[in-house]
Amino acid sequence: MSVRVVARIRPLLKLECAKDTIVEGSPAGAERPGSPTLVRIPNPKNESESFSFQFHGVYDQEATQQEIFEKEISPTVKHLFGGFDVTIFAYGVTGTGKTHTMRGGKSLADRGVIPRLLSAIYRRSRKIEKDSGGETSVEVAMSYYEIYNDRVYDLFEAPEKRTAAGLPIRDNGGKTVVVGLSERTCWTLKEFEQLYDQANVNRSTSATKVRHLVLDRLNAHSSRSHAIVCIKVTQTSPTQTRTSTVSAIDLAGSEDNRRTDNNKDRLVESASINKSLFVLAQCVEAISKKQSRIPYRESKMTRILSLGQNNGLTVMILNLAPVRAFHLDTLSSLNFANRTKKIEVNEVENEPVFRAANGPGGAKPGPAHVSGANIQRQPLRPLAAATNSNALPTIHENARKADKPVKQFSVYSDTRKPGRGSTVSAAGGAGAAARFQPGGNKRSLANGSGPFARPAKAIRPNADTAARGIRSAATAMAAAEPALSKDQLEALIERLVEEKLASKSAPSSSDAKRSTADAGAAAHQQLQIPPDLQRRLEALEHRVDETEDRSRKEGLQYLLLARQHAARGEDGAALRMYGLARPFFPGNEKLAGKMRALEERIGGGDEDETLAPAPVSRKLARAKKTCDDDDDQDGDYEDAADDDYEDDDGFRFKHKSAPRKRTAAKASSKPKVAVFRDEYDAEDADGAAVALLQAPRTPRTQHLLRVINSRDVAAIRNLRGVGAKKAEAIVNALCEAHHEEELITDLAQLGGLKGVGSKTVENMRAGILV
Ligand SMILES: Nc1ncnc2c1ncn2[C@@H]1O[C@H](COP(=O)(O)OP(=O)(O)OP(=O)(O)O)[C@@H](O)[C@H]1O
Repeated sequence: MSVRVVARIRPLLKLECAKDTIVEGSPAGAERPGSPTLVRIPNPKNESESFSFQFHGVYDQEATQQEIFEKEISPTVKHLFGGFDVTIFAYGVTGTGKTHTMRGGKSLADRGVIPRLLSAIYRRSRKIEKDSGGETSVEVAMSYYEIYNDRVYDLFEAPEKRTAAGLPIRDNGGKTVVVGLSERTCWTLKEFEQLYDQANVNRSTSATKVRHLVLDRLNAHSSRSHAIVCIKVTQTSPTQTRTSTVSAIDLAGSEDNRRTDNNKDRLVESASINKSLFVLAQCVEAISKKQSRIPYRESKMTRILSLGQNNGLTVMILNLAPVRAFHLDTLSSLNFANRTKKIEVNEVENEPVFRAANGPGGAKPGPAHVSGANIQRQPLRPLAAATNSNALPTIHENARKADKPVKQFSVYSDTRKPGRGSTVSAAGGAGAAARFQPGGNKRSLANGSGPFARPAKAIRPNADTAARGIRSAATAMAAAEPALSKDQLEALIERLVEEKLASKSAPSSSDAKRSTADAGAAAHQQLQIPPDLQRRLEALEHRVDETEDRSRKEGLQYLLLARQHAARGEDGAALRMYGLARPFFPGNEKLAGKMRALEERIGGGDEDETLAPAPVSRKLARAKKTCDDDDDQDGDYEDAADDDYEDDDGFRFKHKSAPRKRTAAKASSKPKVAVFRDEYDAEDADGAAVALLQAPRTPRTQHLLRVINSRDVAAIRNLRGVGAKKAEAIVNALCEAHHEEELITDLAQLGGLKGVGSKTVENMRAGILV
């Protein structure tokens, strides 16, 4: 089965002119039954000539949200409930309508793919429950995260609660999973919508002036991250449990920085977005050229996306702008999509887990896990190289009709032509490309080992992994990967860590680069995690990321999370993570002692102690000393469960219960941005607004200005007295009044912004926790 690629051309926006329209779509429809679905665009070098690209479906400017959903997404719901994973992603240049397609607007007609998909899932769930007379139940659980600057953040977490390094990802039996990601069960559509809306506020968006887009129009909601919604559907009957997942991905759009007014922050984000999209294009190219190495691992987005493609149905929605201003970008997107549609995916049904037989005639016994270590990564393969031997029903009726190859200009598209007799033609293979094999005829996993299959790695027994640390994992990696010596590998790891650190400490980043993610980093710095510990945490995460030994990696990831939680004073969560790590380090006394200490502390409920300033600083000093003492043992995680744990307890910071100690006036249900000490408290109490606006820049003021200058709606929204609308208004006012390079330098300037005023400034500033 191939990736199904459909193109959607968005309507003209207010400031765009009809005469500038250059992209035309020929959708399928009653008036053109069986005709190819094409997108036409002129050759930029010779406009009398045009290029045509054929896709599995084309939707022109008139297409509605409902039409796209019904034709492209609705058919996948049946397969989701049949046990197949589904991936839907929107791809396109910034401003072409990806978010509109995936999320859409608030009105019923405007709702995008994601809310409609959930609506269909709930409808089908109710039907299954009803038809089975209540014997089968369906549970829908949601997780939602973003990849921002190549770091993964849980969108159910407010930006200021994020750790700077984000969440680690790992491979688990052929699936990429995000470690520590929260999952929420949603019993109704309404529950889902509430969670989804809340989480979207946490997504990294920003106002970006995109010159070429619509004549200096302000795009206040440009997505600066790839957002991934995962919906897990679990069907439980008396005899079996079946789980499958649909992932809906709104990719950030690529943009040409020469044509935007991006400032330094935006350039960093943009570089990260462009890099991940570039890696994605490289992966697609490598697959289509049958290269043995597909660079999935070079970006987190491709690691995550590759898995979706590998294991079920994949639908790509290519979003296009119709106007000339996007000419080259559109061609580039069309070429990318043209290659993507030739990728074949080995679909694998998630097999049910059977319950034990209850007696004669009971259910088939024995587990049939598909998510365990018995699954190998299923490689993507070029479609032309595949033999689609099982001619089975298609999932898309319109695609089945389009089986006649059409002539296609190839200047910008792949030159490789499928051989005669090949199952699917590159240009006209929509029908065969969309063929889908239900469970009984699926390819076996073992057969999935095409030319790009990776050798399966045996998981070592836990006892074997207990005494090994990251350094030995690196050695193992070096041995497994003859191209890299151990030293080279070490050097590579060090370099990556150094680069990360350097980029964090660069002066240019300290002031201006405080966007959503960095608000979390700022909060941590304010929590005074010693730089050495921070460095070790990050180095550990990198090493965990690099190491290939799944078993050890999993244990280390739990350790890492435990240490991050412990560093934030979240003892309960730290204990849970240590508990999860324990099976990977059996018999380790230090780890057991660590857990006992945490249990005692939690059981004792000694909140006062965690708040007491003296022990905190004493512990910090001790921890700092320990860090200094054994700094160069950093990489020696062989004794992960022996030596390095020694320090963990040393880091106790303000406990979550700290707000209880604050006065009622200061207590607020809203999350606080950061913790500061500041000599201007008295002014807050007086409410002396004018004095405040003239006050010199205190750390608190500096922080406020940093948040404002980030122009990050999500971060600004977390300031006291600022709701979503006000945050947007502030960003709009900033963008209207100031060029992107210009920063707000004092409170008076901030108070002078349209719709802000001294009271708002005072309120926002007072809300920064002291
Ligand atoms: N099909 C459509 N119908 C009406 N308006 C649309 C459509 N597609 C996009 N738009 C409008 O175009 C603008 C840009 O769309 P959107 O923000 O979805 O683009 P995007 O590709 O997600 O951009 P970015 O990558 O910067 O986030 C929005 O104002 C949106 O409402």
